[in-house]
Amino acid sequence: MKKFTSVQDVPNLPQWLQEAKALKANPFAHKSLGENKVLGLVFFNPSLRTRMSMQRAAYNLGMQVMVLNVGQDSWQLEWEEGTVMNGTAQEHVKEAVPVMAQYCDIIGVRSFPGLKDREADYAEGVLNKFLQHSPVPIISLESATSHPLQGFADLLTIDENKQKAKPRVVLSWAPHPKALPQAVPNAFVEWMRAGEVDLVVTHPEGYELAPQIIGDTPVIYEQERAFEGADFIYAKNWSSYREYGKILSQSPDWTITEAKMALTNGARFMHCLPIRRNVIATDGVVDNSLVIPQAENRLWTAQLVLKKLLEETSSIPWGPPALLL
Ligand SMILES: NCCC[C@H](NC(=O)CCC(=O)O)C(=O)O
Ligand SMILES: NC(=O)OP(=O)(O)O
Repeated sequence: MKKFTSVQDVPNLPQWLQEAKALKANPFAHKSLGENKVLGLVFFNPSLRTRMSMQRAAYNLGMQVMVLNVGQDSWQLEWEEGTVMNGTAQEHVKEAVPVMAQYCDIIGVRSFPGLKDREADYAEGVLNKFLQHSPVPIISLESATSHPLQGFADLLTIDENKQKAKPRVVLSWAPHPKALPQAVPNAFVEWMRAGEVDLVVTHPEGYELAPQIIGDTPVIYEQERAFEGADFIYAKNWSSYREYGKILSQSPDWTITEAKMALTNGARFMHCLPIRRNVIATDGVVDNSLVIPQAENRLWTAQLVLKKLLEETSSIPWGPPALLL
């Protein structure tokens, strides 16, 4: 494995779930694996969990970490080829990424979509430029269209908390005041489809996810009917894919309440966080949920991803690539 940008980068998902649990039981078992290795974390957008869980995961493996908040701590980047750079961007990605790769053994990058141009966002321009220009492995810390570290942690959380071999998992759209990406629901659907769950998606008309993501997953447009028999309710807001980036509804009718949770099979509530209380879900729902153990699992899944990439690269002697000539 030379990158982690999708569930498709995982060769054996059941084995990875077991290995993540093993790290959770014994976090410092591989303390020397990351010795003299550096993880670079590049953020174009805010983060709490991804930033801190990746850092802690790296420390547990003996790595050092450098964090760069692009646009605050560094220069604005230019992405286009052949641009006359007389505007706001001071540095081209063609220099910036290879330079970072000289200082880092693995690079993580977070870049949200613009939500203006569907084709551009789904072409994953930023993530692909990092992949194209980096000689070291790249980890997606949430890209324009996916959040694989979140999907992995969500699947682990369901695996640990399920009461039956194939639980019924419902992804429910919920209201939000801002237009949000489809990255988290896309990743959730992808990881659930790769795992052993019975997945159903519920949302208002117009919020259909991309056809290549949803595949043959059942969609039920009546939220309360979708909740019947559910073992897990996973709430998330996203903006429209069809009317790209638009907010089509802010109806509080879709807020997850204790009354709606009572329609389920004693379902556990999940959300990736950050969550807007009493908009996405009521206080009573959030207070009796899996959101904290779910966030904890961001650490163990991140640690496994780093471990896999370190094992892949451990045969290469340390040194900035340019000095290895
Ligand atoms: N990394 C997890 C979610 C990140 C992002 N949420 C947000 O931007 C929430 C912002 C707000 O609540 O205003 C999203 O939905 O993709
Ligand atoms: N769930 C998640 O990715 O959280 P952050 O945006 O805080 O990293």
